[in-house]
Amino acid sequence: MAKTMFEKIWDNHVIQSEAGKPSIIYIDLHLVHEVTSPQAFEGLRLSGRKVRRPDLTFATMDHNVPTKDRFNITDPISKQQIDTLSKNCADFGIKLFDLDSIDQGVVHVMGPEVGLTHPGKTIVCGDSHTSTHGAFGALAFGIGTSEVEHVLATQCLQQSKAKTLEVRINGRLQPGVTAKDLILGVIAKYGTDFATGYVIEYTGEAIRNLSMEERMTVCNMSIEAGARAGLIAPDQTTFDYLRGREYVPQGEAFDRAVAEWSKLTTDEGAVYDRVVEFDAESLIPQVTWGTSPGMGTDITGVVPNPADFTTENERKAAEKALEYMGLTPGTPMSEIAIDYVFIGSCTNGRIEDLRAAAAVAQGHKVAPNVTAIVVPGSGRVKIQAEKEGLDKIFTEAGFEWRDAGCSMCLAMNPDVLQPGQRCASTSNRNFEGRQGRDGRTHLVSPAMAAAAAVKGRFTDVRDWEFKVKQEA
Ligand SMILES: CC(C)[C@H](C(=O)O)[C@@H](O)C(=O)O
Ligand code: SF4
Repeated sequence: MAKTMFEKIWDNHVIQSEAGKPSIIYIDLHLVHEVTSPQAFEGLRLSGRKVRRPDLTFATMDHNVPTKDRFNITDPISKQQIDTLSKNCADFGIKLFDLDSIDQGVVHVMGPEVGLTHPGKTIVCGDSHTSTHGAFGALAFGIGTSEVEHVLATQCLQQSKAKTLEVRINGRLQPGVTAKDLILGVIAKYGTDFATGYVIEYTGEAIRNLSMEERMTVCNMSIEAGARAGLIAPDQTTFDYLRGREYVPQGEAFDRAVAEWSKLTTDEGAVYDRVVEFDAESLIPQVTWGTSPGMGTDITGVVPNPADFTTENERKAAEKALEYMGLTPGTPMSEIAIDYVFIGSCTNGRIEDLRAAAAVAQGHKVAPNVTAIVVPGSGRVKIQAEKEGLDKIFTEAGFEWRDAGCSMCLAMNPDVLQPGQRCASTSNRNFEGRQGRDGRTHLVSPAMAAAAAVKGRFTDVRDWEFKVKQEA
């Protein structure tokens, strides 16, 4: 019978299944960070267990790491979580990409970069944005701390089989319109729960044309559409990205792996439980105006009027969001002034994201009264960016150049907004207080964030006086 990619990966990993009950599946890769793992390791200690497969378990610290003076962690909780992860990794024999490692960084940037993320793997992490790894055709999803303990102890997980949802992206993205705009546009159109209970597979011409970095941006935000995970079929782009990376099979073994990975693609005639379509061609750069990733619109649009929403719930949510965001209906998005710019995170902290932002920033200056920080997603991204001189472009333009970490994506480290401050952010969540108490977050692409830094307000990067990278 014809199968979808999800069904193939699922069937390859089911150890036990009984009608009406969750199945038990095998986990190929377990990524660990400092925030959701301490109690899990403590649980192992209390029950006298070991980690079942330390060789399939890899850790790094990201959420609590200061992006300036990283070895000097003054917050006691952050320090404790980081020290605890180091101790747990040492005690249980787990490879840790520690603060002094070039591979330390946001866990979802590190995994693919070192080549741990492969097509067809099941990958879990105590972190919702584990969906990022689906860009390689891996079934990757976030789990809770008790499940982290379960996977540490058994390398297995209880899971109910999700339904399948094809999100078909037709046409091509126009110059200046990015993968970030694409996923923001999809979520603005279909809502933050349209994929609840499903694993998304992104298909279509626009997806095939994306680089791995761009695919990761799309899959990263699957969770913001409510999905369990997001998948993209592996292809030559995937294999080219993986070849030669440290934890990828080498030589002939790589070619054999490619032959296996190529079989994962959804079969002709396989049926998804649901299909939605989206037109990439007519998409323009997106900016969110509210406090959920679905509350977004075109840069050429205006702040919506709550009265124009169809249901009472939507009206109330929009009213509440606008009050929190300090915005007035009808204000053009391009007239909203900002105080802060954050370029980074597991959504947009990879090398291509920094290149895109630097291309916009080059030869310009950050507007007075705007603080702009650029935070590479990993130590390796940082070194690569420095090799290419991107750090110089940023600092000459007045951006701060930082060390790797989650940074201002969420307020768990010294990078936080002050109450009332408004931020153009390349991250994935604009919830109340996400970047600091009473901080206001607008989600945008790296190019749009850099342009906003220069103008001091949102601006359409397609009008920028530089050549937006034209697709061949
Ligand atoms: C801290 C962690 C559990 C959380 C997540 O699960 O995603 C964080 O990474 C986030 O982005 O909100
Ligand atoms: S960068 Fe942001 S979204 Fe990604 S893991 Fe860190 S806090 Fe979560």
